[in-house]
Formats: sequence, C-alpha cells, structure tokens
Amino acid sequence: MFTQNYDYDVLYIGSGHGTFDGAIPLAAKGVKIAVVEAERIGGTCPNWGCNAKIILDNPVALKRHMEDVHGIVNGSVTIDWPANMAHKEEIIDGLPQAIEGMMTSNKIDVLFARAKLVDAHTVDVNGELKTADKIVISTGLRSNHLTIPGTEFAHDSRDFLALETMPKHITIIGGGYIALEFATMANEFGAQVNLLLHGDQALRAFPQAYVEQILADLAQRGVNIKRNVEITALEQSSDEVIVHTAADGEFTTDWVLDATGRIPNVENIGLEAVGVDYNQNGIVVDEYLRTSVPNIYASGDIIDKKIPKLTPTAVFESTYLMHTFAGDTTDPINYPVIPTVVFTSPRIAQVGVSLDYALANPDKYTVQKHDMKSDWFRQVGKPKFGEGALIYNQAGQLVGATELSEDAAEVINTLLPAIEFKFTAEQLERLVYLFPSIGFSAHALIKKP
Ligand SMILES: Cc1cc2nc3c(=O)[nH]c(=O)nc-3n(C[C@H](O)[C@H](O)[C@H](O)COP(=O)(O)OP(=O)(O)OC[C@H]3O[C@@H](n4cnc5c(N)ncnc54)[C@H](O)[C@@H]3O)c2cc1C
Ligand SMILES: NC(=O)c1ccc[n+]([C@@H]2O[C@H](COP(=O)([O-])OP(=O)(O)OC[C@H]3O[C@@H](n4cnc5c(N)ncnc54)[C@H](O)[C@@H]3O)[C@@H](O)[C@H]2O)c1
Repeated sequence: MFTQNYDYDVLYIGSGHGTFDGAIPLAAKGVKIAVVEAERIGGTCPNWGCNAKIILDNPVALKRHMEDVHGIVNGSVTIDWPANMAHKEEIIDGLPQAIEGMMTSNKIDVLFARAKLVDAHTVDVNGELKTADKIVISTGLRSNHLTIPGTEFAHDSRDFLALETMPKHITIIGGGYIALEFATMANEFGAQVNLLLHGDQALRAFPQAYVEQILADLAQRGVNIKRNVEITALEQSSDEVIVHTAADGEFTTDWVLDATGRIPNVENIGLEAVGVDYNQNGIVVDEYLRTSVPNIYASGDIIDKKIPKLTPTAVFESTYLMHTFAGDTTDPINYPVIPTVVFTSPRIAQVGVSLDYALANPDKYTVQKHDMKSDWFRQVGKPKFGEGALIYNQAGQLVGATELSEDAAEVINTLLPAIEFKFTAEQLERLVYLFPSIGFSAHALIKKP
C-alpha cells in the first residue's frame, strides 16, 4: 500500500476537518502519519468558524423565540456579550487539545510549523526535511482583505469572534454568510449595524424571496442596509473609522468588518516548485482528489470545487482519502447532495436543486410550497414568519428542499436521506418519527401525495 523508505506513509499539511476526520481513523489502522499545523490544531471550524460562531449565536435564537411568545412569556431579557464571549472561550479552548490528544493517542506525529513542499515527497518542517509516500494539502482559506487605501483599519471574522465588548456602531462590508450571520448577532447584541452590499442582492445562492424577508426583518430591527455600495477607502480618525464610498459619500463608524469572502492558502507552500496546479479558487484536483502531482492530494476548503466549501464537505473528503489510502476503495469520490444553512434568525437552509432554479425551469421541476401555518406543530412556538418548498423532478422524485425558519437546519437534515437515496413512497411510509417533533412535521410534508 505504501512505499517503506519514507519517514511517513502520509503527511498532512493543515490540521482542520480536511485532515483530522480522516487522519485519525487512518492512523488507527496502523498507517504512519504526521500532521503539520502552523497555528491551532483543528483549524478554522472549531477555533474561528462554526463552533465559535454557533455558541455566540445561541442567545439570539432564544431572544427571538421570546419575542414570538410575547404575551405568554413576559418581561425583558438582556443578553451579555462579554459573558457570552467567556462562555464561548470556555467551550472552544479545550478543543485543539482534545483533537491533538486523539491524534497522538493514535501515534500521529503532530508537528507545529509552517510547512513547505520541497519536492513531491519532501516537506520542509521548521528547516527539517520530512519525507512521506503521500502528502495531503489541507491548508484551507483565509479572509479576503479589500485592496483599498486603509484596508488595515478593517477587521475580519476572527476579530469579530474575539470581540471583548460589542462596539456601538459596526459597519459590515459584504452580503455573504459571514456578513448576514454577524449582522444578525451584532444587531441583537445592541450594536448599530450598517450592512453594505456590493450589488443589489445578498446570499446569491439562496432563494431570493427568503433572503429578502431576512433583510426586511433586519432592517425593521434597525440594521441600516445599503445596496450597490463601493467602498473606496478607510481612514482612521481618533477612535473612529471614516468609510469613503464611490457614490454614497463618507461616514464614520466604530468598527469595520470586511466580510468580502475567503481566499485559498496557496502561497509559500512550494506548489510552484513541485508543480502542483492551482488557481484563484484553490488547488486543482481530479476525481480521486489527486493534484497534478500524483502522490500529492488536496482535501477541504483548499480544493478548487463547485460544491460549497463547508465543514461537512471537508469531513467527507478527508474520510474519502482515508478509505483510499487504507485500500478500502479505488473508486473516484462520489459526493452526495450537500445541504447548506445560513445561521441568520430565522435560518435559511437548502439542499439539492435550488428553489430559484426550479421556478425558472417549470418544464423540469414541480415546486410545492408550504408556510408555517400549514402545520399545527410549527404554530406552537408562534413564529412570525417562515416558509419552505419541496422540489420534485418529472419522475416525481424529491430532488430539492429549502426552508426559512428557526428549525430550517433540522427540517433539511430530516429530508436529506429521502433526496440522497431517492426513497419511494413505500419506503417513506415505513419511517416512523417521534411525535410531536419537527422531524415528524418535515416527514409529513413529503409523505403527502
Ligand atoms: C466565521 C466562519 C463561520 C463558519 N461557519 C460554518 C458553519 O456554520 N458551517 C459549516 O459547515 N462551515 C462553516 N465555516 C466553514 C468551515 O470552517 C470550513 O469549511 C472548514 O473549517 C474547512 O476545513 P479545512 O480543514 O479545509 O480548512 P481549515 O479548517 O481552515 O484548516 C486549514 C489549516 O491549515 C493550516 N495551514 C495553512 N497553511 C499551512 C502551512 N503552510 N503549514 C501548516 N499548516 C498550515 C491553518 O493554520 C489551518 O489550521 C465557517 C467559516 C468561517 C470563517
Ligand atoms: N453557515 C455556514 O455554513 C457558513 C458561515 C460562515 C462562513 N461559511 C463559509 O465561509 C466562507 C466565506 O464566507 P463569506 O461570507 O466570507 O463569503 P461569501 O462568498 O459567502 O460572501 C462574500 C460576500 O462579499 C461580497 N463582496 C465580494 N467582493 C466585494 C467587494 N469588493 N466589496 C464589497 N463586497 C464584496 C460578495 O458580494 C458576497 O456577498 C464560505 O466558504 C462559506 O461557505 C459558511
């Protein structure tokens, strides 16, 4: 399976989900592995991404729920940002050590360094040359920084997730996941928020009818949303930042979040020297996740791919590589349908064929819409708004689903197997869900003829 005359069978560069979900079980099978990490073990998701974000977001949903049941549950509730931040630190602080422990207990060598490829089998680790039969590049993404004068006065998502106090006035540049999720939190935690969209839409990959409801709700809560704004410069003036725009003049703010996307970590890792092809979207791979150098692979966000760059896709890829390296499979990677969710409040989640695409192609798809009021159980929590849609192909198979609601992620998770495995009506009928529950309600939607 592996050539014996190297220090390691597999050396991974980066220690995020693109690495550890596969590397740990692979090491447990006796494969000799090294993981080289430049910063914190676990990478973005536990330290500066999903985990950190969802802990800070938790009180937001609670406050929204209290609004919905006002009249039943009365009195005002305040939420404390510094306490929330301390709670977040308490939870995520131990994660790198826990992940490192799982690696070392499986005999993985964890090496702290900024790794650089020297040749197809050799990596420079703090000046020491380590050799490996196979190398996996899993260096992930980093925040984009606008190329404008004064860009150094803007912060990124990591800075936001470490804010000790919530600034009074925050300006968020961008209309993607991070911009919308962080605008939701900052607004609920008492900041006055400017949300500046580059174009006239936000979250372009999500159903625009739902996105507009989220934007309208944020606007009603006091978020100042401006569309088609071009930021030309940032300037520091005592404690404030002056934001200059192309057509909307200038204004001052306390804190600027640059949420204009994330870019691949392809620089200074020796890709050119070794001949690994890459472009502005990441490292180019074939259907076996092999780069242009056959014994060098890529995994996770660093891959140039069309599917969303998310934790579950990184997990799927590192697990696939584990099976390939262990000799369990010689098949190409076969991605399932990949669900996505934006953690606004309410959430927007979707999977499979998108609602906007289905509506634009009525000859190919049938769209079945539903609102929260169509199911009594959804009304228990008295949500003010929310709706969903199921998308069927011409053969009557469920091929897509989307929802705008606090429970959207769970609804889409419930529907996922039916879409991925193309369950028949007979199979769907055999699934018995707990009652009353969101899962039961979601299942009831697809059981209908
Ligand atoms: C704010 C935020 C919120 C997010 N929320 C969600 C969410 O809710 N759900 C979801 O599914 N996804 C979310 N994501 C995306 C998710 O975090 C990523 O898809 C996931 O972490 C990708 O894992 P990865 O291993 O490919 O990359 P990473 O986790 O980024 O790991 C790459 C690692 O490589 C290391 N590295 C880079 N260069 C070198 C080098 N030369 N030598 C050694 N090490 C190196 C880095 O230090 C890093 O630790 C979020 C991302 C952000 C930024
Ligand atoms: N819930 C989740 O799963 C979740 C949450 C956060 C982040 N993520 C992941 O993190 C990554 C990055 O998220 P993101 O929100 O930074 O990126 P994004 O690609 O979702 O959004 C980037 C936004 O920046 C805007 N933009 C680009 N150039 C601009 C410019 N010059 N001026 C103003 N605006 C500009 C774009 O129009 C877009 O709205 C994605 O891969 C995403 O999958 C996922």
